Amino acid sequence: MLPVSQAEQIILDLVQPVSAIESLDLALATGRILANEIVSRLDFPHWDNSAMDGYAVKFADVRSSTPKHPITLEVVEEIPAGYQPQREIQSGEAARIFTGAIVPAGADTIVMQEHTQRVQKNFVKIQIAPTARSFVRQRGEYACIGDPLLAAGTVLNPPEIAILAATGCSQVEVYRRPRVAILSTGDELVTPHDTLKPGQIVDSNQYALAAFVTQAGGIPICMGIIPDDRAKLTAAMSEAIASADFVLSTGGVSVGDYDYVEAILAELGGDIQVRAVAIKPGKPLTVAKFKSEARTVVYFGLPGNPVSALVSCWRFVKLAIAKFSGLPESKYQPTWLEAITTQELTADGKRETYLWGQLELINGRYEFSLAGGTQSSANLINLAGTNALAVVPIDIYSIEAGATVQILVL
Ligand SMILES: Nc1nc2c(c(=O)[nH]1)N[C@H]1C(S)=C(S)[C@@H](COP(=O)(O)OP(=O)(O)OC[C@H]3O[C@@H](n4cnc5c(N)ncnc54)[C@H](O)[C@@H]3O)O[C@H]1N2
Ligand code: MOO
Ligand SMILES: [Mg+2]
Repeated sequence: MLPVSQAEQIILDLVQPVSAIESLDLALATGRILANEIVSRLDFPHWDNSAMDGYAVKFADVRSSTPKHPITLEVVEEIPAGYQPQREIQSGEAARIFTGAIVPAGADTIVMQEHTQRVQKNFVKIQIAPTARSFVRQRGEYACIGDPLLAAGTVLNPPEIAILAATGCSQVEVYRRPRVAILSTGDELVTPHDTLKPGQIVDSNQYALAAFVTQAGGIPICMGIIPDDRAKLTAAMSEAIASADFVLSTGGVSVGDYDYVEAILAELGGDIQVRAVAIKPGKPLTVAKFKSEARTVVYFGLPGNPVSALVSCWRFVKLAIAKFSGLPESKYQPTWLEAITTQELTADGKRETYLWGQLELINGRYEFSLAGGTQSSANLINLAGTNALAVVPIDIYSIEAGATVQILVL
């Protein structure tokens, strides 16, 4: 059995980042990964503009204003947002201005409306002296033409989408997403639409893995249930390998008489790199590489137990998908943190043990609470609400309540 860290390294080494790019409408690009660096096409802000509703003035005119001795200026123009000022402000003059509007030539300072009093129709009293250049958002203050804004490999979340829109990128080049074939192996499996006959169970893995792949940024290709029939399984595995970047199959990787996956992978020419990992749950993980001139496919033969399959996805497949997708190394590495465990955590000491539960930030410190009920790899019911896995290292049998534990954040 390979140590978990070694299996992780082998898996990451099998994956090459994708180079294929697709061009997308910006409105459809949320969550996608930028393929090229974006540099600013404009100065931000694009004009000197006002940060307040008020008056544009020359600072020198109003520097001595006080409530007792306000300075009175003539209002010579009104400048709403989106309007090109027509006049240059002269000494003794002001322009009425609104937030976002261009600061007129000649003015260098904005006085907020609350510090003024309008008198007659065309005059304003400045009652409190502003500081020089106050409330002027200067052209190029945030970014200038040619400044790098977003690096290749950036995930496009709302802030990045806003930046792309602001700089006029209505089409954006992103890496194509990995295609991930999912197949469930087992004679006992039926779909959720079927009524269970004796011995049958619902193929929950197909749904769980499709949800996982979507969340990880891949495109799930659900290939359904394949019976424990060697010829049928060979055909399905071979079709999956031909049509995807990754294949996730569940079941058939242990030592049972109907566990055919490893043998078929070898028969199909796969280079089997992982056969078993010292992880609980998830020990019989089988990973193979299929490499042709055109492409590389990484095949994950995941254990059939529902929790084992998901833990293998969270611990290994997630990183592989993230690396393929074009994320930089700092972003595809797992997120670890330390937390206080609220209950005792136990393990058999033989394998690195991943216990599922909930991570919460309570009074400024992270606390991990074990899911209620049995920590059994068949018990998918108590997985609900899981957002973290606590790790008990090999040779450790117990971590007492109140102690610090290493947490994998999901
Ligand atoms: N003699 C041994 N037996 C087992 C060992 C071992 O070391 N020696 N390892 C156990 C461990 S650990 C695991 S994990 C499982 C892995 O089993 P397989 O990957 O071969 O999977 P199956 O035998 O096909 O099924 C196991 C279990 O999972 C259920 N299952 C399968 N597919 C699905 C699905 N799509 N949706 C929901 N549930 C599924 C299946 O009914 C079985 O109960 O092997 C142990 N055995
Ligand atoms: O590795 Mo198995 O996944 O312990 O149940
Ligand atoms: Mg089996």
